[in-house]
Amino acid sequence: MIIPRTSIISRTLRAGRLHHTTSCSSKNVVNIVEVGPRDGLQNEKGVIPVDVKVELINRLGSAGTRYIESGSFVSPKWVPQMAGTAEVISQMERLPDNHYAVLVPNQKGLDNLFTLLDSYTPSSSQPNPPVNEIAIFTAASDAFSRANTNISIADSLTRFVPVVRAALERNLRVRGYISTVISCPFSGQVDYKQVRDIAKELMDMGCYEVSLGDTVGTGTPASVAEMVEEVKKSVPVENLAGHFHDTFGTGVVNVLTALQHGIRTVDSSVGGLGGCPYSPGATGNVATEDVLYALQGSEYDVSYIDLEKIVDIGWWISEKLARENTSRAGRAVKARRLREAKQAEKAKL
Ligand SMILES: CC(C)(COP(=O)([O-])OP(=O)([O-])OC[C@H]1O[C@@H](n2cnc3c(N)ncnc32)[C@H](O)[C@@H]1OP(=O)([O-])[O-])[C@@H](O)C(=O)NCCC(=O)NCCSC(=O)C[C@@](C)(O)CC(=O)[O-]
Repeated sequence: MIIPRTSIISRTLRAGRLHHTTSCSSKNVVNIVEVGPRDGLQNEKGVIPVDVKVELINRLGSAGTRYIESGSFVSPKWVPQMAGTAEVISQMERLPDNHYAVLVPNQKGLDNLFTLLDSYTPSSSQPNPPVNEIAIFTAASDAFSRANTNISIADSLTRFVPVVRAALERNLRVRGYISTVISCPFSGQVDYKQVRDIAKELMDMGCYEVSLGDTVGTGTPASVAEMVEEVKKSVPVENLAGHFHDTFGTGVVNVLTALQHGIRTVDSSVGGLGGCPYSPGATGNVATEDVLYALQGSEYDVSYIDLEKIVDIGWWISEKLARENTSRAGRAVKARRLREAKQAEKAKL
């Protein structure tokens, strides 16, 4: 595939690129990007009330989550679950040091966001703007790109050039996503060189980070390692993130593999919310609880997020949506709590 070169704009934007500021100084702090309110909820059945979305985001913030993807300015005809994003981000609590992002697929989405930002007036209770970041998205497979956004990969990259430039001019950071980095539900195995070239193109455009999405969740430690090593040939690993769905139960091990290959930013979804509309059987993102549990006591630090509170949120949102909580750590912690409560009752007798 020939990827359009963005030449002058690319070089200008690259020079002024903003970097991830959620990281602490220690090199082994892992940035958890909570995508439940967006990637998770967009795939759940039915329409989710604005107040539930707002409460989800607020609870995640109070559990220590520093980066929350809060919604999408996509067409509500395509993704009805993301309707109401403007209300959600206007009403949610914005913690001063946190990052709040929305997905933007095209200029219309960005214009809608700008209209909201233009009408925002800081107040003592909400001094921060609704969001400080956008995320743009393409795919490593043309078939997936067309199914998701009605456009080829090459055309999507061209379409994003002015979107990224306008966002950066308004001091919004831009994160890039590539879907189907391991396999595509329509066209099968993906060429990792293609992932590498698209990641480079997104960085050249002005993204500060590219999230590598195993949309279908077919990745294994071997395939994830091979893919990440290929992408690292063109993009510094500090600018990469891992985004794994847990369809085959390899979500956590794929996170660990990505970390072992130098990645320090991982996307996850509380309660394992979500799925993939184009891939029957695909499950949600790897659960935030499962990632936090797996990293406890390791060389990787995620202690700034309270696992017990995340478990509570996973159960709360799963009950609200009348869905199964797919986080194994969430289920195990609940079972442990029940056991402990029973023992405490017994001890009282
Ligand atoms: C990109 C489009 C809009 C193209 O869709 P299109 O039909 O080609 O767009 P269009 O430009 O022809 O417009 C069609 C209608 O949509 C409206 N429209 C056009 N743009 C917007 C907008 N931004 N916001 C609101 N409305 C919009 C536009 O005004 C028009 O309205 P009408 O005249 O029919 O009333 C559509 O395909 C779309 O919204 N796709 C989004 C799909 C999506 O959100 N997918 C999920 C996110 S990606 C993902 O989850 C993967 C990721 C990131 O998590 C990583 C991984 O796991 O792989």
